[in-house]
Amino acid sequence: MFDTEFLDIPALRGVHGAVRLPGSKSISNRVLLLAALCEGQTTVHDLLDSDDTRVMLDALRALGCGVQVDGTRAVIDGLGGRARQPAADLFLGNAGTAMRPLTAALAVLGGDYQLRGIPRMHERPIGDLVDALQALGCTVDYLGTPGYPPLRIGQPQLRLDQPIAVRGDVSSQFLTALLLALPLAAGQPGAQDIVIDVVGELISQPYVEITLQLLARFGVRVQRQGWSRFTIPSGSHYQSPGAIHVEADASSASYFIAAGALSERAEGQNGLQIDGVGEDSIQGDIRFVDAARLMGADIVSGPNWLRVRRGAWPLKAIDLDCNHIPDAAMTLAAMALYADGPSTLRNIASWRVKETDRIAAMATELRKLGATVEEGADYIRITPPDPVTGWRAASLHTYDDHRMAMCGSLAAFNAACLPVRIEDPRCVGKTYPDYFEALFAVAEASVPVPVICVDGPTASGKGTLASEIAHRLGYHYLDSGALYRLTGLAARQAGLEPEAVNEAEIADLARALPVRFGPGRVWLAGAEVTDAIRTEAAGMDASRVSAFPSVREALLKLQHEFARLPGLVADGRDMGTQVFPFAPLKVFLTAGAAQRAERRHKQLISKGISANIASLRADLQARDARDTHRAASPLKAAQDALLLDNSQLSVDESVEQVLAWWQARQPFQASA
Ligand SMILES: Nc1ncnc2c1ncn2[C@@H]1O[C@H](COP(=O)(O)OP(=O)(O)O)[C@@H](O)[C@H]1O
Ligand SMILES: Nc1ccn([C@H]2C[C@H](O)[C@@H](COP(=O)(O)OP(=O)(O)O)O2)c(=O)n1
Repeated sequence: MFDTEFLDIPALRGVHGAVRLPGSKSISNRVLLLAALCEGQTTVHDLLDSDDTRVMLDALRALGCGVQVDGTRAVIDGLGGRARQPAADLFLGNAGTAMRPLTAALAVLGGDYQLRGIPRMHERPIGDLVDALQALGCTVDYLGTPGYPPLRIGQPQLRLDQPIAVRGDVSSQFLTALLLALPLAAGQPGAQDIVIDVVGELISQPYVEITLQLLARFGVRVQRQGWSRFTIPSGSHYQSPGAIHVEADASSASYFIAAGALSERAEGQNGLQIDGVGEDSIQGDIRFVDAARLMGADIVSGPNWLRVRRGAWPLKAIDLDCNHIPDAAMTLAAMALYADGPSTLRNIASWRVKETDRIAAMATELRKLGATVEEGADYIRITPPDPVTGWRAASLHTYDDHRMAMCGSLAAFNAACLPVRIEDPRCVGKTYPDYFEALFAVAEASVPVPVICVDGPTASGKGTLASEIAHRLGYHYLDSGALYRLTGLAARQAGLEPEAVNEAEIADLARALPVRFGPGRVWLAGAEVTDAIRTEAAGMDASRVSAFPSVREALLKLQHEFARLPGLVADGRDMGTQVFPFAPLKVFLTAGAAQRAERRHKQLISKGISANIASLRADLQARDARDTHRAASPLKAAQDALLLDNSQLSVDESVEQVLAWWQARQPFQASA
């Protein structure tokens, strides 16, 4: 997951290959609650691992439920219709799929519970659900603003003989919450059938359909008359199905369906394969497939998979009632940027009460990209920018809304080849923590992947600076010196002195270096050598093998392979001069020999390696001399490099300076 302040996505040409989607949020949280309420143990497979599911799992633990999670598999010991903890204070983040059903379930069970969330959660209405619960005898009080969380729940005196009325035109989650909670009462001795009447037109019906299907899996068969009356038969009670699989998230699929439809068609490529969900999904958002087809996407489907590629181009503008796909419809708004005229998405009032006011947010951000946008209480109309001259490089605000971030990434497919900046990319953690990683794994850039080069002499702080810049930008990091150190070590292990007579054999070793990198660690032929390559002797060997032209040539391809989306920071001696000559930013880092010897001394001592400053200084000057005067790619500043002497600068000051240089070269307009 990217937890950077922002993530810059270079312009993308297309996506190809295959992507496997994470589990559905809506199904995951419903299944978790049902598994907690039922009798018996349930093993949940392919569970989504995200902020919203973590919040639900924590709440279930707080209620005394046995919960064991191992990656995407969870084993839940059901409470058998009783709360084991009669009192609890539950923090539910911004997860509507936890707040609403837990409120209803706990209100029906009774106890002393407080339910809270982040500030935005306290702005998301819950009054219609609370009204319905109070009317049937539950004790639910507002702890802050009436109509909104936080809430306090007490003991109920249930009256279930009259039909229960609940509004269906603000959020279908209120009805879902009652449908999940009331079977707990239907099983009590003497209970009658429980009837729920929906007041107003029910929005987002497909989500209610998911609820009904999952209730059936847990042994409760609700009868429905149209979408206005639901009856829970007396005697209903929850029974674990034993094991249950969560489908991949159809809403998450929408971003990849869109990306497939936006991809340039290339010879020999057969579009993007999306695994985990197919057109026969029980999730309502799968109907996004139809909407994407209307816009021109070429989509085929099989059991649990979809395959997408560009069909009509430009995409066809649409005028669509999106009530049935409220979440995925946001993706249509992003696709509308590539249409042949204005597109109108209607009946989307629910967008206004989601993670943010999504109509307002979408209008503001799409305008930044160059679109003309009209918004109404329940619709949005998007006129795309001119495909070549109308686009602007924008820094997109994401409002702590995962879908704003994922939709924003689709702006990178613009034909103007402009990058897009996604602010606070971490917000995708709500439903799809690895979204950007998944996108980058299948995406191809339409411009060279950006590279920042940091070259300079030993102990000038290149590694420290380059890895921190990489961390701050979410870029990959190449420590090219490590490759020479690894080559030197591989040569020693093969019994080869780093001498000119062995150059050809050492170059062969370098060409097929069996190396693997992990965060802060490195392996050679399966053995960890993280510390072994850091000794001064290994540095000296590296310096010697690095003077051989055929070794340098052999390592070139490996170094180029590090330039992957979304970008790279590379440190070494010849990053700017030889390896990445077209890099948009090159920094030549220096510091006085005294400072460098002192820094290296401290660094070695802190690792428990004994060292002597005077000999370190002599060594590093000898290494400088060799690296600078060798014939092959000597250490020198590229002509277009910016010089940074950090003798008197702290690490932070150096980092801020380089980031400022980088930012000054970006085309993004300041965020509103
Ligand atoms: N600007 C700086 N000020 C003070 N110490 C620094 C600075 N930059 C790096 N260092 C320290 O110097 C040591 C050597 O830095 P390193 O990044 O390993 O250098 P290089 O990769 O150039 O050999 C590290 O312990 C690091 O913390
Ligand atoms: N791009 C590079 C990187 C390192 N080298 C050589 C020269 C250096 O003395 C050795 C070791 O590099 P490394 O960056 O690990 O060395 P320091 O950490 O700066 O001491 O490799 C090179 O020739 N070209």
